[in-house]
Amino acid sequence: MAFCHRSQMFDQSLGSGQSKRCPKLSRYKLLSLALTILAFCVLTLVSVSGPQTIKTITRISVFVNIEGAALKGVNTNADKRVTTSQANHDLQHGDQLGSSQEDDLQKNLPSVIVIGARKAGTGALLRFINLHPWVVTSRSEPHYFDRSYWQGLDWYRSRMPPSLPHQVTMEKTPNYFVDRSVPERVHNFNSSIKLILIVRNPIDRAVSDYVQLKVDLESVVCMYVIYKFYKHNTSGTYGSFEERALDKCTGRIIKSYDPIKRSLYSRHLDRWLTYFNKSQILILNGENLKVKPWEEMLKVS
Ligand SMILES: Nc1ncnc2c1ncn2[C@@H]1O[C@H](COP(=O)(O)OS(=O)(=O)O)[C@@H](OP(=O)(O)O)[C@H]1O
Repeated sequence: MAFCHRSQMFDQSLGSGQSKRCPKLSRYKLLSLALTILAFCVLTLVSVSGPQTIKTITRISVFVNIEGAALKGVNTNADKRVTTSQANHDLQHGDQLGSSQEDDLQKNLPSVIVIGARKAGTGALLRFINLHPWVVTSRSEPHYFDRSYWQGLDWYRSRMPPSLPHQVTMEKTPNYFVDRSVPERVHNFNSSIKLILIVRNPIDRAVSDYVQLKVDLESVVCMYVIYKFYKHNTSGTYGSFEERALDKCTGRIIKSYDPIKRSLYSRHLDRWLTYFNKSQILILNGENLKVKPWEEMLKVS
């Protein structure tokens, strides 16, 4: 009201004398007109391009919010990357291709594998790599060389996303890094394959691994028996990291405890190096991937 009154006085002071209407109402009208025009434009856009427009808008928002940091500072055409990332994503679904391209689609065995390390940022790494239009990545960890080797290569291929002839297929299974039988199997599969290993501070990695194990064991009801088996401490929980990782009597680190064992990078890497040349294994920095992802991505390219 005070606003209306002051505005009317303002009109009168200008000498208009005509304006008896409250300008606040006019603003409302203007605002509603603007909203109507905006709604009309959006509806027109959607009706012209169909549901794809909504999908695209959503993807761009998701990209900007979640993955945008990855492209910060990269000296390439960021807009193009957004578009190609969407195209790549669509390609994996096979819902964006023309019929001629669909004919070219096929599932290929990977020529690059992210072998680990577990809890070192492998998930983020694969998502960043997947933004590249020439790369397709498996959506889940196939665990072929460690758990499903007996299933054979056709099974492995079936776990891969469809790709076009120029695209590189990649998968990640962090457990490969620590499984003793995997390096030889991978070598038999493809001796010139490219491997990516991402590592982080081994203590941080071990703690992250411990937290994952603890959550898994404590949250899954059917694991109750295993949980009981693992339960050594009197507090009735999985126990603290120190309780799990340090010998109670000697205070020494228990190297056989999985989260510790998986952080003994050199031990596992040595096994890989008996089968592969150093130049075939790209080692990335998980800490840096978090703060300057573009630097690690440039190493991949
Ligand atoms: N962008 C980016 N760069 C580097 N690291 C990141 C990134 N985003 C997430 N994280 C951290 O990665 C940890 C999970 O690692 P993984 O994805 O390898 O886990 S898993 O092995 O697939 O379960 C996990 O570590 P903790 O938080 O210490 O558990 C995540 O925080």
